[in-house]
Amino acid sequence: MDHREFSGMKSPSLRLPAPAKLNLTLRITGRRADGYHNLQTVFQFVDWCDWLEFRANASGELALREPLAGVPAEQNLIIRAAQLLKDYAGVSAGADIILEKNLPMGGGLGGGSSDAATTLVALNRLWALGLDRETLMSVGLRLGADVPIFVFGHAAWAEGVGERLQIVELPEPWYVIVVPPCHVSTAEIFGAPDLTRDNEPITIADFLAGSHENHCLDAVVRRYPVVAEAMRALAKYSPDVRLTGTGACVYSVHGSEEEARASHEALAGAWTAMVASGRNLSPLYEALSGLSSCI
Ligand SMILES: C[C@](O)(CO)[C@H](O)COP(=O)(O)OP(=O)(O)OC[C@H]1O[C@@H](n2ccc(N)nc2=O)[C@H](O)[C@@H]1O
Ligand SMILES: Nc1ncnc2c1ncn2[C@@H]1O[C@H](COP(=O)(O)OP(=O)(O)OP(=O)(O)O)[C@@H](O)[C@H]1O
Repeated sequence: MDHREFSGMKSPSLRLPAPAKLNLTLRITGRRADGYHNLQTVFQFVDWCDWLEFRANASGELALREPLAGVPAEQNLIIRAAQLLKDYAGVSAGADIILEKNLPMGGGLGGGSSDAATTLVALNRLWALGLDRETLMSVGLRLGADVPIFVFGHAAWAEGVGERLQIVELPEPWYVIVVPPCHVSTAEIFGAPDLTRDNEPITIADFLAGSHENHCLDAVVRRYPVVAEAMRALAKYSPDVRLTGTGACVYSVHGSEEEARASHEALAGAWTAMVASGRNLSPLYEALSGLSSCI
């Protein structure tokens, strides 16, 4: 922690990452009465991250610097997460937050959800609330189905709407992630009339044996053909190419950094792409483990 002067008092600041996730498979097994879908998915983190810096203040204000174009601060998941935690725990302090946004929005990488989760974890420390991880996960679920996994912080098999999590230890491959030039709305895909919603459930063992389907894929490429184009481009360099979440990002799986970098170089002229390494432990908790105490 870095101690600086703020509002006349010594206020500690905390700079933490908000990593992207990949869905290594995404199965839709039913639709609930509230319109949400029951899923089976596997989450793994990568070392491609937004970065957030937090400092508590005594004024009670929640302020965000470097706001996102097109997203009013009160709708930003960072401010929404901070406000929710403040209300939940009855906190009088506020926070000044600086966002370094690196992850594409609407990419299926969960960037907004990850920002929200990092905010909950960081402010729980800075405001000295002492809430446990499970409580933060349930607070986070009120912001979105993808928030709990980022608070959970370990690669997991997920069921329910994505909040019932079971740790899995997976290989940590290298990925090439392509960001196609389109934004896919998660609500549009889950609302698509042509989405198959009653797929058979599988087991974790089926996934580990190679079942990697994403049941959103057909609905996504029908609406965004450029996503299929990106997959074809990646398929020239890897036999294993997948869609994350409801897209738009697609990725290829590689056994070595060298292979991933060579594929990236071959693609880079035509596509926006990133090389990233798979992480079972979230970079958020990797960073926190270097600090004095952890939630
Ligand atoms: C596609 C995934 O990214 C896979 O990890 C997530 O399921 C989406 O999580 P998210 O973006 O946090 O989703 P939310 O913000 O909670 O919901 C966005 C919209 O997606 C739909 N939605 C989301 C999750 C889910 N299990 N079933 C749904 O039907 C709902 O229509 C909702 O209005
Ligand atoms: N801090 C934030 N970062 C990104 N998007 C945000 C943020 N706060 C609010 N949003 C809104 O949420 C929308 C979805 O953003 P996000 O980057 O999480 O999409 P995504 O990666 O497709 O998410 P998911 O995989 O969870 O569906 C954005 O288009 C934006 O309007």
